[in-house]
Amino acid sequence: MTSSSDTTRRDFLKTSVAAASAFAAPAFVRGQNLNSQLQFAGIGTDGKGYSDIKLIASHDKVKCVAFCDVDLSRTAKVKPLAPDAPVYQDYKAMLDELGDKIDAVSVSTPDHTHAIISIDAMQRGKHVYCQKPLTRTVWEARQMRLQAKKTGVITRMGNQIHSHSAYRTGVKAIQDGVIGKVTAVHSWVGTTGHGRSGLLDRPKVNEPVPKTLDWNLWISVAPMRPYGGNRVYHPFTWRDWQDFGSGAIGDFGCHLLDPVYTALKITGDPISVHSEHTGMNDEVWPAQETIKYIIPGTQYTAGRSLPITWYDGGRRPSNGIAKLLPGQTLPGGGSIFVGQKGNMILPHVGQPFVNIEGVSIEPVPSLDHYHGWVDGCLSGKQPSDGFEYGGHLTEAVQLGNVAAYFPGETLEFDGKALKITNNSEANKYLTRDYRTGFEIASI
Ligand SMILES: NC(=O)C1=CN([C@@H]2O[C@H](COP(=O)(O)OP(=O)(O)OC[C@H]3O[C@@H](n4cnc5c(N)ncnc54)[C@H](OP(=O)(O)O)[C@@H]3O)[C@@H](O)[C@H]2O)C=CC1
Ligand SMILES: O=C1CO[C@H](CO)[C@@H](O)[C@@H]1O
Repeated sequence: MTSSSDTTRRDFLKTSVAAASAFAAPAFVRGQNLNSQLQFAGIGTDGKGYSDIKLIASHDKVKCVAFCDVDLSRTAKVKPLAPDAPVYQDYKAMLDELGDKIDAVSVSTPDHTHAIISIDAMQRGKHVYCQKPLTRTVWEARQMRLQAKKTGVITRMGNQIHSHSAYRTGVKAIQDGVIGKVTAVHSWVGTTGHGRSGLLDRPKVNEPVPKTLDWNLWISVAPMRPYGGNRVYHPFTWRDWQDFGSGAIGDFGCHLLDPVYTALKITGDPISVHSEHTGMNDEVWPAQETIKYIIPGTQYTAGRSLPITWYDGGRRPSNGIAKLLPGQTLPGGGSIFVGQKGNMILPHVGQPFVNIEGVSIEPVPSLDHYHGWVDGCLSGKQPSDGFEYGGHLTEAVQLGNVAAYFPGETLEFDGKALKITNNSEANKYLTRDYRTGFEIASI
């Protein structure tokens, strides 16, 4: 039920957002006028969607007003959170029908659908919490941050460990100068680019689409292909496939590189990117890769540019780079910040340590990532990792995937022009061809 004062407030917000769109007003226009309740709809209700919705809904000022999932069999878990809330298969139908009853949405769907859903929601003035990586392509990441700026809605990328004690502690230590200025960063994860579906190519035999699933909506912006079968593409295994997911760096880059971008306050576009890997075809991502970025330097780096090296699929930096003290070991995933005074090792969601005798780091407490976004929607205060930040980080991550198509080549990137300047063929991988009816309009 919406009270008349709510209606007035929402009408006012509609006008405010329209005005914000027209004049590119700052990001607090909508949020500062909200009353004490946030009417929220969750898009993507199982897998990560379930925990996103549950944790957002645990804020006492959130009311779940609707749920949406392309597979109705996967809505069972969220229903008890709001038994009377309607359930939709098509997010567009939900936004059309419920209109101003929705203030904010979460988008916890496979990567290829993040941009189309989030941009539509932002254009309608909804605050958006969207999972990592923010988008499947570099161009989409740029559109997301431009749209967030234009509409002034409150956004957050779904990388909850941005608010975790371990990463916050690592960020503070770097900014406090514990290892001096940073000369290089090495980040790695054990995850491989494919292997979740057990396939390297499309299956020859296709099972029928389950009755509860709208396969046309699941495919969304990507070229249509047959359903395949359970766990060929859906659910979860889409990560392997170039049309839908983003491989190992797409899956973990926005996690592991988050404290790197945050600590060093990186806001510039990568200058170049170079990938070397174990091979790929037209369908799935490489099993193991090493991606070398050159990023513009900041106040926390020693040089005017900074090399960042990414490793996945079992690759990791050498002991010569790590220079660990006796008794220290490299974690399964994490980052080494190489500094002028020594190295800081930041395990993936583990407390950082340094290889400087006698130096230890005081932990910083965690914050509630989900409630932080809700509080931002209610107060108008944009959290630190909105789409401006997440868009930059995701552009870098997905640029690594562009480089995978040209192994051994250094691609030079002009961020302002959104263009690779020394390989014209590579530019086509910055974006994709959108299926008719699922286009995303450029801002
Ligand atoms: N921050 C973190 O720690 C984590 C983040 N993630 C991120 O969360 C997102 C979802 O991943 P995951 O949960 O594993 O994926 P799933 O394949 O399990 O999809 C999540 C849910 O979204 C539904 N869905 C798919 N497409 C649509 C659509 N167009 N509209 C509405 N619902 C849809 C799925 O239905 P169906 O079953 O039919 O596909 C499923 O219920 C990804 O971006 C992933 O990177 C994932 C895990 C952890
Ligand atoms: O943190 C995470 C845990 O693993 C998942 C599956 O690889 C990731 O998608 C996710 O981001």
